[in-house]
Amino acid sequence: MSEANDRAVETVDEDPHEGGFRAHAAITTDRGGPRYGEFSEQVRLLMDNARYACPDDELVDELIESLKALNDRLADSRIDEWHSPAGTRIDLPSRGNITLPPYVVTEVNDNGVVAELTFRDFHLGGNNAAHGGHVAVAFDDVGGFASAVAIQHVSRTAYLTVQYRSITPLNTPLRIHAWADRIEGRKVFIKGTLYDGDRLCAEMDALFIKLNPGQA
Ligand SMILES: CCCCCCCC/C=C\CCCCCCCC(=O)SCCNC(=O)CCNC(=O)[C@H](O)C(C)(C)COP(=O)(O)OP(=O)(O)OC[C@H]1O[C@@H](n2cnc3c(N)ncnc32)[C@H](O)[C@@H]1OP(=O)(O)O
Repeated sequence: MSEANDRAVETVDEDPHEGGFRAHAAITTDRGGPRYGEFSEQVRLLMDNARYACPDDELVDELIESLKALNDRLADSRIDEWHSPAGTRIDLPSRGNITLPPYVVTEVNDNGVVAELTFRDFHLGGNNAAHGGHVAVAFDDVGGFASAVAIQHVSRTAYLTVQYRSITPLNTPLRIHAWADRIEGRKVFIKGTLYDGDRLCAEMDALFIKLNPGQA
């Protein structure tokens, strides 16, 4: 962890907090203000550009100074995970969490969660295809979402298997679908698919476990 990142992480504890997760995910639309989505998009663009950039020495020197200044300013506004906009802003792609591939939920119902998801330049695996790990990240999040919808509670991933059926393209709106196949006690068996149009890119088979009160 960098020096800057060691700073300004304070725990805000006015909320009852049981275990590692809270019983209910926070849902907000105002944290970070009306332009937080634009801010997130700029961060994503930074990651996209960094992935493909080949800066010369002079530009690297300049970028390091700019990024240091930027990181110092950002570090001053850090807060604990439960109160940050990232992960709770349901009005933004992937709830404002820039570490996830951006997705926009289009359906939440008895058939699970459907979203339009786009892997960006940042998610490059090789030869213009998405990295398999990022595909798994997408399934984990949308799968966790589907589990939360099915049991109305927080769960953790016990296992998650991905079958990579065909290349997952970058910068292409894809359809991701996750649903509860069956529930046995605390066990929520989640299945999922990722399509580029009619073409199946990947499938998920996962188990999420409903957390007990106080469980991390
Ligand atoms: C309309 C707008 C609404 C907006 C709302 C927005 C809501 C959005 C909501 C949410 C979205 C967020 C989504 C995020 C998702 C991300 C989730 C993650 O990535 S989690 C991090 C990765 N996972 C870990 O780090 C877990 C590490 N492992 C553990 O902590 C434990 O092993 C755990 C909790 C998984 C299970 O431990 P135990 O002690 O609680 O339970 P035991 O007794 O071991 O297992 C319970 C049952 O499950 C089986 N089980 C457990 N693990 C298994 C495994 N790996 N394979 C097969 N069976 C397993 C066991 O055999 C047992 O089965 P038997 O009840 O006996 O039948």
